[in-house]
Amino acid sequence: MELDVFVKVVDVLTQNLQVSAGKLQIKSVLKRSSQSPELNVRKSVGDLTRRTSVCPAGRHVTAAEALQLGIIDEVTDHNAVDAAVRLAQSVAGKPLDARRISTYPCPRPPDSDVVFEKVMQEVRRDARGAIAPVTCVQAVRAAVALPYAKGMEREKELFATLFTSGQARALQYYFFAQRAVGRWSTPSGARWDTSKPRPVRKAAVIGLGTMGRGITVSLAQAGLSVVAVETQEKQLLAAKQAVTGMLERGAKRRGAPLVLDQIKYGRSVQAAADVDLVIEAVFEDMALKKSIFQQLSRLCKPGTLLCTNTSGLDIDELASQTQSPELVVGMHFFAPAHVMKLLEVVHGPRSSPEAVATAMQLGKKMGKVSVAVGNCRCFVGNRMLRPYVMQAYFLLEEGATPEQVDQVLEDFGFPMGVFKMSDLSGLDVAWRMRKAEGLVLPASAGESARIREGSRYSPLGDLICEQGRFGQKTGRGWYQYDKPGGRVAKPDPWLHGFLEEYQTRHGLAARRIDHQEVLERCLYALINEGFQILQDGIAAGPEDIDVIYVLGYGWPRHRGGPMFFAGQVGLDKVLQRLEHYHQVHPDVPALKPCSLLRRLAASGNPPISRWREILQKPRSQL
Ligand SMILES: CCCCCCCCCCCCC/C=C/C(=O)SCCNC(=O)CCNC(=O)[C@H](O)C(C)(C)COP(=O)(O)OP(=O)(O)OC[C@H]1O[C@@H](n2cnc3c(N)ncnc32)[C@H](O)[C@@H]1OP(=O)(O)O
Repeated sequence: MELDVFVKVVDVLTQNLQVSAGKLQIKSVLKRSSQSPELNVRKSVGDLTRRTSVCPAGRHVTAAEALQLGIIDEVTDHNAVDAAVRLAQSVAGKPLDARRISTYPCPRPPDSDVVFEKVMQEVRRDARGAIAPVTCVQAVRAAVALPYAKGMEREKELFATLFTSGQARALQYYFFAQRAVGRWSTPSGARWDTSKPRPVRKAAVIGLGTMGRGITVSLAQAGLSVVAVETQEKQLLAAKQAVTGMLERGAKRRGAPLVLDQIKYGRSVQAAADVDLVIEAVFEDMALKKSIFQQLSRLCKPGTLLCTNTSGLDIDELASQTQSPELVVGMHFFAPAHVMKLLEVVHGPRSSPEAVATAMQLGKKMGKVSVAVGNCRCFVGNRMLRPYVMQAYFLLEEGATPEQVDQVLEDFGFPMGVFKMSDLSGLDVAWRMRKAEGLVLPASAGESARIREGSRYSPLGDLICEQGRFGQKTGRGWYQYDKPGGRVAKPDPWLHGFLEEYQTRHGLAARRIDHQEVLERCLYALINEGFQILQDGIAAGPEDIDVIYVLGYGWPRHRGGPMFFAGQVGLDKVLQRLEHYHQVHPDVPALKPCSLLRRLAASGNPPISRWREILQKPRSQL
């Protein structure tokens, strides 16, 4: 059992006595508080806000805080069962009524309604459409307002509503999906239970841009010695400052020691000569990455794993630059890299089982959930992002604004809409990719500006980048920010004017686009690509895709992930809407329903647990 989820809650005799192992994080403390929000309030209503912050958010509390909150009776550094037995014996035969939660006084302060309204507003905002946190507050409120028995009745009703909701099914599915991705396998036969990871004690990060900085922080926080390399002096100084800030804030927040000394900074890749593993995180430029892999292959000690944080370039092409292609894998992090919990581990056709296992285990050590994926352009997450982003650009061409599109996606439950998210990750990343693919044409392209190989293309992202607008990092992108590196996105009148001018230039008539169309076109295009990825065998199953989207892009967990969501909407409905949009936009191949979606819809919307089986069946049997 993992230490941070370990808690010994022993209900002895009266269900009131609990003993907790000391110094351990108590996760399942909510066993008690969520089942009985009564407890949260009956001991004291003075700190309603603090108590309700534990229950709706599922916030983990330490043993010490749980003791302070009255959730547990005792904290022990010794054997929790022994301590529980001792505690039980000490009260055996004595009257316990005074200890029963139901007998605790529950004063109702005059301002409790105001407090609850405020808490409810905050919880609603943070819940992003999840119903459980809001219901928790309702239950706590009932506990304060009603006598104990009635409060319990109300809580039961609320619980029953939650229990039978689609959101409960989505959350249960997601819980198991996250565990399932740990049991990875690759088409070449490597498996989680037969592949042995190598120990990694010292790692290097090459390139200290936005991603390299976050990766350095995550490695250091995981206890590794890190060599952080940046060839540009100015960039190195800025990176050092940023990394230090992130580590300081992290240490403060987690109450953990500051690990600045674990990082050595350098300006040459030579500094990586004696490390066990390298993560390259330079610009998205194949030629540059190739030259770095050639250098690393020559200078690193034998057996060093060479990893790349590319957003979507060919892992095998990079592996071919090295003397040991079996030691090359992708370790693809998500922005902000020290925060987002996802790691895509990309196995090339030549990656050894040991290399994959090592990257998977290192991700876990860094506090990430590692998902093994196959090598293709943009892998899984970003490959699905392409049609999603492209639809968003098309919507702008047709008359929507970045704010409108983002609002719809945020109402759906994303922490950031597609434009804010693009500004965060850097618009130049995808621009470089599109340039390398030959998609970026000169401004003089005229009519062909909006067509590539017979299909509709929007150059909007390219035009924005040509203005030097790379998002948060330059202080301008789809939004404006108060300074380069600023984070508060504000609508930008320049951008609105630019969109109008673009529409005029291309003879596009702006129209009113409703909420449903924005949502369906963005999400169904993304989901359709997910089916294609499954069909191509790039992801082993729908769970992998769902975990990638929840942890890498903030897809709302209570909606299970894009593939689960498609099943919940109904595959036939998703198919029918895609057919509709493809009919309206026949020049957009991403809207043409994937054949796997057709097969699944034709087999009667089977539960997601059966998709793998259907995927593996030869078509003739269907
Ligand atoms: C053919 C053409 C097609 C066109 C396009 C093609 C595209 C295809 C390829 C694309 C390639 C692009 C590569 C992209 C890679 C990515 O990584 S995509 C980005 C994925 N990330 C997300 O989607 C993030 C979504 N957002 C969130 O999850 C949250 O908003 C948040 C960022 C985690 C913040 O949440 P919040 O609860 O507000 O957090 P806080 O508690 O306030 O802060 C936690 C830490 O996060 C830092 N932080 C917060 N906001 C930002 C921000 N805007 N930018 C950077 N960092 C942020 C914050 O500072 C905290 O960190 P510390 O300060 O260090 O403690």
